[in-house]
Amino acid sequence: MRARRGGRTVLHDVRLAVARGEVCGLLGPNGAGKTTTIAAALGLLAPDAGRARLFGEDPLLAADAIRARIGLVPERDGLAGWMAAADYLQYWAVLQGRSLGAEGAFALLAEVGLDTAPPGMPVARFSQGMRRRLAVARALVAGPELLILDEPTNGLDPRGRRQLLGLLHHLARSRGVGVLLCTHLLEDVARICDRIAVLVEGRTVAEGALADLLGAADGRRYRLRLGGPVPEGAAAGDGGALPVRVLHGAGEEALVELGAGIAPETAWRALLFAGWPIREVRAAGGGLEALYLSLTEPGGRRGHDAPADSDATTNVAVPGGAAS
Ligand SMILES: Nc1ncnc2c1ncn2[C@@H]1O[C@H](COP(=O)(O)OP(=O)(O)OP(=O)(O)O)[C@@H](O)[C@H]1O
Repeated sequence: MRARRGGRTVLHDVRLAVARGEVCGLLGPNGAGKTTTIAAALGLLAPDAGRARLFGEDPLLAADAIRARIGLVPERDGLAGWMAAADYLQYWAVLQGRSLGAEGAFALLAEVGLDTAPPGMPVARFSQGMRRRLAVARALVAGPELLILDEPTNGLDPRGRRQLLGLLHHLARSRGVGVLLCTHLLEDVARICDRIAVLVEGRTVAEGALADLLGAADGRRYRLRLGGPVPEGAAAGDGGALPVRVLHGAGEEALVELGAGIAPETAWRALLFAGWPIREVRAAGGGLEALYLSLTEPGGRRGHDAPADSDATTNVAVPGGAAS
């Protein structure tokens, strides 16, 4: 979909799919359009072109029905600090036009690991980790099919983060709920996401199974430096008839992944034949951080950034006479 905010287009081409039972990470630099994407998915913003589909419906036309099937965990939790957790969940259920009962509230608290907290303790005395779990429990009150979480592990210590991520993964698998995790924390993504979508300046530059996108683990991902722009039609994710999948192409650099069973030399010859002005081929290092940096910094210039742990690259010879 495409959408405008403040008089300018902020979502140009966003593609994102979350299936039941899977955890999908929505990644991208500040201002990339993650929050706007979610607003459009919830029917809070009308796209100018294309459309969002949730559960097969248009959120603009069926906003109430769709929101009833979604549990949202915003970055700022807005919990009622003066209430005990079980009372708060029941109160929240009433606001949603539902009835939860004390038993239902305790069952939810147990599901998110808050059943050991003293029953009458006001939420204001909860730790950050406990608050986040309660916010997840609140999102579960309506029995959602999709959970959307905005930076849920911000401010948590390593153990709290680990526990919350474990909970989200468990909810996806045990309840079959789809989980959309908006985050900047690649470690979190690597730990629990099945799929990722990376947004850059309002465009999805990569979307797919994490394992596929990290194909470099078996030496299949390469960074190409070109003597001109990436040829037309070689859009991200669509290599067409080429022997590679173009993960990212911008300016004079492209990140490609070899097709199954294709030898690198064969791929480079085919690309040269297709008019790609290849100057240099480098084996891209593995790891999510390397992938993220490649996708979000098109020119590959990192200024004075610290090097990514797994971003080692190796020069590879371009086949006979190609690197002119
Ligand atoms: N209400 C608004 N009016 C004008 N511009 C807006 C509005 N909301 C968002 N934008 C702009 O839209 C772009 C995308 O913003 P958005 O908040 O969706 O990004 P984000 O990826 O969620 O960023 P962050 O990671 O910093 O939260 C930004 O350039 C932002 O300045």
